[in-house]
Amino acid sequence: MTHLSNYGNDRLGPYTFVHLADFVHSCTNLRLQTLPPVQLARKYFELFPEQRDPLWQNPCDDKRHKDIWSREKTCDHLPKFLIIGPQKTGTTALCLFLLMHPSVASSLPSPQTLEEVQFFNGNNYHKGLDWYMAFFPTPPNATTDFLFEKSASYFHSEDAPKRAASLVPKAKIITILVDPSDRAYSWYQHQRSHGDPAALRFDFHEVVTTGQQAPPDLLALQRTCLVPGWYAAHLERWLAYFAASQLLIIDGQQLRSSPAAVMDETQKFLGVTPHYNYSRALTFDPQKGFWCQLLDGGKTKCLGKSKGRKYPPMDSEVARGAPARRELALVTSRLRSPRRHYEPRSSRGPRRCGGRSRTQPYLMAVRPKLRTRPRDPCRLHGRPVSGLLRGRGLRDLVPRAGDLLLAFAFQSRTFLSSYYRDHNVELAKLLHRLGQPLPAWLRQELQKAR
Ligand SMILES: Nc1ncnc2c1ncn2[C@@H]1O[C@H](COP(=O)(O)OS(=O)(=O)O)[C@@H](OP(=O)(O)O)[C@H]1O
Repeated sequence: MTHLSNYGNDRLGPYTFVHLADFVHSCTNLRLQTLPPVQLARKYFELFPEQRDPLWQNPCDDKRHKDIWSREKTCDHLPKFLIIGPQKTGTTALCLFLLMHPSVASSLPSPQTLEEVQFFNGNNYHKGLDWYMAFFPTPPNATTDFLFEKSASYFHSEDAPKRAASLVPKAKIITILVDPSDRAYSWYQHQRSHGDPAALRFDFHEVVTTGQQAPPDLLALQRTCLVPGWYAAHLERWLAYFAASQLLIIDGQQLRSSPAAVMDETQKFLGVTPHYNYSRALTFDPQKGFWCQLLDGGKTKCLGKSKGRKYPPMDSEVARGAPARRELALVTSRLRSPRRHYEPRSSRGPRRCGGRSRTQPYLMAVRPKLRTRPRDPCRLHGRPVSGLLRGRGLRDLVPRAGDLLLAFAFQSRTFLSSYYRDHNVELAKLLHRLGQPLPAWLRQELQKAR
């Protein structure tokens, strides 16, 4: 029993096995029993459950395997580097830019897998090596050409690092990091536009803050919004299998604002030649609002609508649904008794937020508008707050109750900053250990943590 592919389709193994069994049967008193293959496999895995998960190795790493392998097969159909994600950090833009390089090619598109092969992280892994290798073209020059594969959910997968290290131990690994709160929000918007019922039913704030008693689809969405953002923990898992020198961490904000500089760094890291001049090949497209490929004739090739989506910023999301209304009512009640919640720091200085911590994010967000104690905190823009909140839907109230809705929305970012605080501190330590600079968003988050 072996978990390696039967590389040479050799029949010697089964032949030897059958004759060994015959020998044992005829020369001893042992009673041998067998079963049909599937039942036999089940029995085997009952006895050795730890072997249930295969771990594919590179056939070319062992001369004995290579020697018996079919001549048509080649290890050139394996990636030299992987873009592992996480999702919504700019991985597709990085692919587009890399593919402009004459010596770089990616896995082939397939109706089976849509955008990504997703081999190392899920059930596709059980389809085996031949299945995976079939996604890669034959490179014109296997020594200098670079094949790669991008599957953005590898980043947070428990299995992917171990599996990837077993098959392509020398591969380089590229990851992109953006503020995990923005990543979570972008993922939420992605799910909404893909019609995920939970993302359509619940607003972002509800998704990220909901407790364990929530319906399973909401919890599942919450997980996919939040868990990939535990950057340090996921990176440590990759670093357990790949050397730090094999890992490139790209600042997603920089990729977005100065892609040519990032591409120069990436080329250097990969060791790909010739050097490609991205400063000339990329241009900012004001309509798209992102950098795109500059084509002959001055036209641009940008990513499709699903990358760089148009949606309201997290701060201005309109509160929806009953829980949102309840929370908004809470803000209103806090505003009605300002003395309990606004304490003057000095007679002239700005007022500090007081009250219970639950109210703090709201009040902090409202504060810029309420720097001096409002004459009548129950009124906004001359209208009673309570009246604004009753009657018409919250959506209609945006222009009038703007302060409150702003306060409400700020709360998601405040919540996420505090949710990711420890993860971000760990990430800063990790980057420090690797001798890498801290991205601007991480510096800001660390300052908030002080
Ligand atoms: N040049 C360029 N063009 C378009 N989009 C760009 C670019 N650079 C970075 N980004 C950001 O990439 C976000 C999508 O990330 P991914 O490609 O990793 O998403 S996915 O996981 O593959 O779905 C996408 O997120 P959204 O803005 O939420 O759509 C963009 O913010």
